[in-house]
Amino acid sequence: MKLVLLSGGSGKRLWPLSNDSRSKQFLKVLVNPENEMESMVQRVWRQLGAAGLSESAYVATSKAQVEMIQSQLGSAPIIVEPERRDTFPAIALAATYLYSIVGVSLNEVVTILPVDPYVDEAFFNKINELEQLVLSTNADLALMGVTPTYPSEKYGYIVPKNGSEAKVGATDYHVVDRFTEKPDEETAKALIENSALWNCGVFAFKLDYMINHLINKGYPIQYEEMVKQYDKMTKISFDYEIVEKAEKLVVTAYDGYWKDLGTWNTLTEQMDTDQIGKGLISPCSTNTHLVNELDIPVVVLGLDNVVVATSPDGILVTEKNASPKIKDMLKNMEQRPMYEERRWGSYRVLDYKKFAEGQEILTKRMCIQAGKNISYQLHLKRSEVWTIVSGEGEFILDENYRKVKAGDVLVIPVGGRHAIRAITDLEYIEVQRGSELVEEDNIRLYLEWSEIMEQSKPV
Ligand SMILES: O=P(O)(O)OC[C@H]1O[C@](O)(CO)[C@@H](O)[C@@H]1O
Repeated sequence: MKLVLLSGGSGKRLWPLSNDSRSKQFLKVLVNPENEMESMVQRVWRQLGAAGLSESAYVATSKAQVEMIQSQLGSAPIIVEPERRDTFPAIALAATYLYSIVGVSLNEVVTILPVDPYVDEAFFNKINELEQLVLSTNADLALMGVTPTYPSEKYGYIVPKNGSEAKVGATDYHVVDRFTEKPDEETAKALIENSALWNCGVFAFKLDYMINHLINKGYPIQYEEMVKQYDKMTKISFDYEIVEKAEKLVVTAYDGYWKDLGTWNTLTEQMDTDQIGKGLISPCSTNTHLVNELDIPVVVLGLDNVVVATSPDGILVTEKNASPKIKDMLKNMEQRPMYEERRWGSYRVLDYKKFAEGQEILTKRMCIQAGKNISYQLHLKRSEVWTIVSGEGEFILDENYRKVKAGDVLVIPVGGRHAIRAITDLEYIEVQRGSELVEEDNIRLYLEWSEIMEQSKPV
């Protein structure tokens, strides 16, 4: 069996920690068994490893998230969508990748799951059961549904066919009768009485089912061709294009812990601590959480059922039940990301100023991890002055190589070709000066340090 984890959406529901480049699944707000902070993606990857499944897992995502996944999961294999289109195209691309690049047999089962379910280990054991279910029932698709714990109006429900209960080995399953999307509470209650399950986005199928679907629809089945034609794929969800049209669907129930940590109120319920970052919550505050990513302390006094979240992108103070409304509130607010994690480390914007005559100044703290480097690059619209704050590194400017250390000041003119590699963890303050100070003005010439060194000569 192969697993494909879908890593989608940028999502503003956990703003200001999530932004256009940092989706909720990458926020380090959970705690791992070693007592270190971990993100939802890291938690799932760790759990997959423990269940012996990470060897056969691939992460399907858009270009924008690749560096974040590499930085958080290391060498996890990634299938990159040329552009964001929806879950059917993403899964179709993954199927062609498995078929024509990895050489997976058409008889092998592929299981799709979201990259961020908050679940316990039993969830992954259940995923293992899906393989046998597909193979033994000859169903088009086998689904895993979560046994509901309350009549939620937020989720889709999978409704089983009455009297269709059967068993494969130790796995109980039903034939699926239909789906009901986000019912009202009364309908949800009736559905639950009818043994309906929450749809948690876990689907398993034999690879030939998907490949045949692509052939029938006239889509390519070779990965390279699919990449070329990706912009022509219909933007449609896998649920609409495949699941709801499949002839034989079976579902098995997972009755363990499952939670969607998509909003501040659900996320804070899962946090082991009521405070992350600098600050104080007064003892007279109840059910209140503080998540502070800034370097200054935040004091919360006498507030009940509140989340205070701060980051370089902004500050949120919300009553817990109102927190899901944040996405709507931010609809018309445009702002560049002020913090990003990259394959080489992270940066934070410390200050930004635009002068009347159009000149801009942007100051960043750049943190490069030992052994990593930024690309050999140039900028057309800005010059940069870097002050190395800590650590040691290697620096190249217009092919001239030199070692650098804390205290050195480096001046990079507009158009200057430059790169830096950290020998030890390296931090520098970068002052950019020019017009349009955006990440898009990074013209990358080479990425790998070995290639960059081939260009260099010692000063
Ligand atoms: O192209 P890369 O390797 O991601 O490097 C980009 C980084 O390099 C710089 O241009 C120079 O430090 C930063 O402003 C930017 O974040």
